[in-house]
Amino acid sequence: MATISTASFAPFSTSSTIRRVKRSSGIVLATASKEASPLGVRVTEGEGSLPKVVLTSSHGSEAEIYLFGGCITSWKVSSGKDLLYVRPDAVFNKKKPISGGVPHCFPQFGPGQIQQHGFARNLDWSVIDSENVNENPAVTLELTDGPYSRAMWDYGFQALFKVTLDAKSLSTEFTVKNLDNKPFSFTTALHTYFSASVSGASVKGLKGCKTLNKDPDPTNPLEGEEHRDEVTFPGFVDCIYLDAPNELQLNNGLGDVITIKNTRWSDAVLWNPHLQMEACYKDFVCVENAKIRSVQLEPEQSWTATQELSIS
Ligand SMILES: O=P(O)(O)OC[C@H]1O[C@@H](O)[C@H](O)[C@@H](O)[C@@H]1O
Repeated sequence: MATISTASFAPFSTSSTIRRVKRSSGIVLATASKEASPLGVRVTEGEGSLPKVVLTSSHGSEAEIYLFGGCITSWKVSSGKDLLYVRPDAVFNKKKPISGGVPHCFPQFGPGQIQQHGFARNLDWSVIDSENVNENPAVTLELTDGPYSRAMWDYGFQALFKVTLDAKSLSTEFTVKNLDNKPFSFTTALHTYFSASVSGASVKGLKGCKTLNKDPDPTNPLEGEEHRDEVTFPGFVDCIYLDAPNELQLNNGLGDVITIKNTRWSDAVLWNPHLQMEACYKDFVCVENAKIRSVQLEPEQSWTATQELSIS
């Protein structure tokens, strides 16, 4: 049976982070559950006592999403293998974004007028909906403006992030709505860290794309074009691919080929810090769906982009 359990979440039960949990049709708000891994959607305590949502499917797959940053930190397929990566230096104390999984970059990708990669990865998101359709659990998180965001980006907005777990896929739908009475624009990305063996990892599908290479100077990217069928990570990599196709394939060098499909994430970014992160660079690559050129929204307008990560 599908459950949303908040039992182990009691210290946070009055927090705004869960006040808007909606009990969808067929979903039961459970009391204490002794099951190690009840199927469906539950909220529990994660690292650093931070609340996290756990999606558990009857197919044996599992995903975890921290409300801090609305950050997916784990996607375990039915074999138990986690295809996402959280860096060993990640902290779970809200003092900095969670370094790993699928952090949000919003409302700014990269350096710019506000903090690096924007504030969405530095704020608590709220659970506003959950469902379990055909035994595929899903949760929708919400972020809205508040004093912290207003201080650097003075707009009223709603961001929704729906995460759905299937037997062999993890899908997201990201929507931004302008709730202000003036237009705004933003850039954004899903900064996905994949577990990898960097020397064996490669990405297919980018040949022919225009590139903005942030190596060697991130403030003055070099324009170019990708000529390789398979892009590898032989050293430091920090490159934007404009108008990337809506399907890429990542060979993670660990025996998995992950298909990365999207709608409306028009651009892609590859990143591996190489010796800048000597302790861990060999164990991950970032393949990011992004919107590098601004999305402009008039009042009441919204923008939605989807991403599906899947294995065969
Ligand atoms: O350390 P952060 O802020 O998470 O950013 C990591 C990297 O994120 C990538 O998306 C950028 O292209 C890089 O330039 C940046 O260094």
